[in-house]
Amino acid sequence: MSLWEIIRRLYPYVLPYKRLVLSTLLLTLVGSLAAQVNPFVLRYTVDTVQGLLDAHKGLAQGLDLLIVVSALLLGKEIVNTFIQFGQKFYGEKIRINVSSTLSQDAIHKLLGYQLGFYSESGNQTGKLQTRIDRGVESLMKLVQNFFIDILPLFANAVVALVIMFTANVYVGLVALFILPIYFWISYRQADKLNGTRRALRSLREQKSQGLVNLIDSAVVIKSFVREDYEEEKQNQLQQNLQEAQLQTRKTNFLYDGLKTFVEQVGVVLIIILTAYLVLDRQISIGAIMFHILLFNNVSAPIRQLHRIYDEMNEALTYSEGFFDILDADDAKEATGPIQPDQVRGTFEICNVDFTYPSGTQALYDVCLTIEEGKTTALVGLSGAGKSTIINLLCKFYEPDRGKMLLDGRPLADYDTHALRQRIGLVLQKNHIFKGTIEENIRYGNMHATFEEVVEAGKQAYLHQQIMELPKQYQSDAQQLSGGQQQRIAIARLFLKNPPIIFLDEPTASLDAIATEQIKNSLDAIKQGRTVVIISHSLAQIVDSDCIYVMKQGRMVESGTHDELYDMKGTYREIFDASARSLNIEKIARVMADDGDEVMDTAG
Ligand SMILES: Nc1ncnc2c1ncn2[C@@H]1O[C@H](COP(=O)(O)OP(=O)(O)OP(=O)(O)O)[C@@H](O)[C@H]1O
Repeated sequence: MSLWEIIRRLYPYVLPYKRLVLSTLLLTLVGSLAAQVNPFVLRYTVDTVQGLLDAHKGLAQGLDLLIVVSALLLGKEIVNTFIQFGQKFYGEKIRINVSSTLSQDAIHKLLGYQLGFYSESGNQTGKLQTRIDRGVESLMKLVQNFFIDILPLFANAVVALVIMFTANVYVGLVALFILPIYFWISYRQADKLNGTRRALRSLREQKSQGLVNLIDSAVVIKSFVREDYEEEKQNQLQQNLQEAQLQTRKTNFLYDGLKTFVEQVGVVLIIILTAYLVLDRQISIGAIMFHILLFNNVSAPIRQLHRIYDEMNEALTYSEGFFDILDADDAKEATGPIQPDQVRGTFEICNVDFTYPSGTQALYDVCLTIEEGKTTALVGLSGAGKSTIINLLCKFYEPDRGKMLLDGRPLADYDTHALRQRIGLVLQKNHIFKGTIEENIRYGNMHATFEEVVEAGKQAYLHQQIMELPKQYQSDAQQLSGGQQQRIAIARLFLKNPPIIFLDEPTASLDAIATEQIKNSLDAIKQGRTVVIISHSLAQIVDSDCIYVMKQGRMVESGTHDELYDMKGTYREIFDASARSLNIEKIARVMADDGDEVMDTAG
C-alpha cells in the first residue's frame, strides 16, 4: 500500500474533523512563525548592545533594551505554550477520534462477515486482533506524526530556511547544502533500522506471551518435570531480544553521532561565513547568532527523520492488513428479502455438497427432510458431517451445490437475522460471556425481566444451584462448572423460545443426573417445535420421529429407530457399539436382579 493510498483511505475518517484540522494547520503556521522570534530578538539584542558599547554607553542606557527583550521573549514563550498545547491537543483529538472510528468500523465489518472468514488462515482470533490493533496503531502514529511532528517541524524548517535566504543568500545556500547530506544519513539510518522496531516488538510480545503460557501450562510443565526445558526456551528468547536491542542501540548511536557531526559542520560553516561577512561589514554582528539559531530550526526536523520514516514504513506494512479486513466485502453474510412472520420449520435439503473455506469437503450429495413440529436426529461417527448440516441450516455457510428450502422457499431468500431469531442453537460447548449469570441467560432475550431469567434458570434445572452461590444470579458465569455453563445455554434457549431448535450434543458435558434432568427439560421444550438433535447418546435419539445416519459426509440411512435397527446397517453398528461401550448387558442384569424392569428397554 502506498502512502498516497493510505492518505486517500484515511481522508473520509479525518473529514468530519475538518475544523479541527484547519485549526491545527493555522496553529502550525503561527507556531512556525513564533519559532523564528528568538533569532530576530537575539540579533536585535546583540546589535543594539554592540551599538551601546560603540557609543560608550552602559547598563543604565541598556536597561530599557533588557526589559523590552525579556518581555518579548517571555511573551512569545507564553503564546508558544498555548500554540503548542492547542496543536498537540487538537492533533491528539483528531488521532483519538479517527482511531476509535477505525476500530469501530473494523468491529462492525467483522460482525457482518460469514463464519468462514474467521477460519481463513491469517484471520484466526489472535491474528485478526493483531492485524486490527497494529493497523490502527500504526495508522494513528501516522496521523499523530503528521499533525504533531511532521507538520510543525517542517513548517518551522521551511520558514527558517526562507528567512535565512532572505537575510543572506550565501548563508542560506550553506544551510541548503548541508540538508541533503543530513537527509542521506537519516535515510541510511532508517534503512538500517528498517523493521528492527517491528522485530523488537515481536520479540517482546513473544516474551510476554511466553510468560503467560508458562503460567497457563504450569501443571503440565511440573507434572512432566520440564522446568529446565521451558527455562531454556525463555532464555533463548531473552538472548535474541538482548541482541536485537543492542544492535538497534548501536546503529542509533552511530548515526546520531554522524548527524550531530554534520550538523556541527554546518554550524561551523555558518559561523565562519557569517563572521567573514561581519568583518567585511556586509552584515551586523547579531546576524551570527541569528543564522545559527535559524539553522537549528532547519535541522531540527531532520534529526527526527529516521523515526518518522520508520513509523511511516510501519504504517505502510500494517495498514494493508487492516484495510483488507475493512474491504472483505465478499465475506459479508448473505441475506435475503423474506421477513417471515412465522416459520413452520420444514427444511428440505436436496443434493447438497459443501466444502469449508479451508478446502475440506464435508458434505457429498446430501438429501434429507426435516418435518415441522417433529424431532429429527442426525447420527454418525465423529467427522461424519452432522454439525456441518446445522451450520448450513443456520446459514453460517452456503452450500456449494444443491437445494435448501425452508417451508418451501429457498433458505437463501430468508433474511438471515430474522431466520436466526427463530432458531435456538445449543452446542456441545457453549460460549459463556464474561459477566454475571443473569447477563448470560438474558442473552437469550435482552428484554426479559429478572423473573423471566429466573424462570428460565428453573426450567434448565440450574436455579437451585445458582441460589446456593454467594452472589446468586450476580455470580461470575465463567466460574461455573462445564455442566452448569451448559445449562446456562439451555436457559438462554428457554428465554429465546424459538420455534426451531438445533441441539448439537447438548448433554455431552453433563453428569448423569444433570443429563436426565436436561433430557426431561428438553423433552418439554421440544413439544410443538421443529427439533434437530445430534447426539452420540442413544437415549437422546431413540425416541426421534426420524433418524438420519451419516457416514463420511454422505447420508446413508434414514428411518425410525426400529426400522434402522432392523436394517442391520451403519445405525445398527453404531447402536451395538454404544450398547457394548455402556456395558448395557451388565447394567441390565444388575437392574433385573434388583427387580427392575429395564431388560425390555435394553433389548
Ligand atoms: N470450521 C471448519 N473448517 C474446516 N473444516 C471443518 C470445520 N468444521 C468441520 N470441519 C470438517 O468437516 C468434516 C465434518 O465435520 P462435522 O463437525 O460436521 O462432523 P460431525 O459429524 O459433527 O462430528 P462430531 O460428532 O465429532 O461433532 C470434518 O472432516 C471436519 O474436520
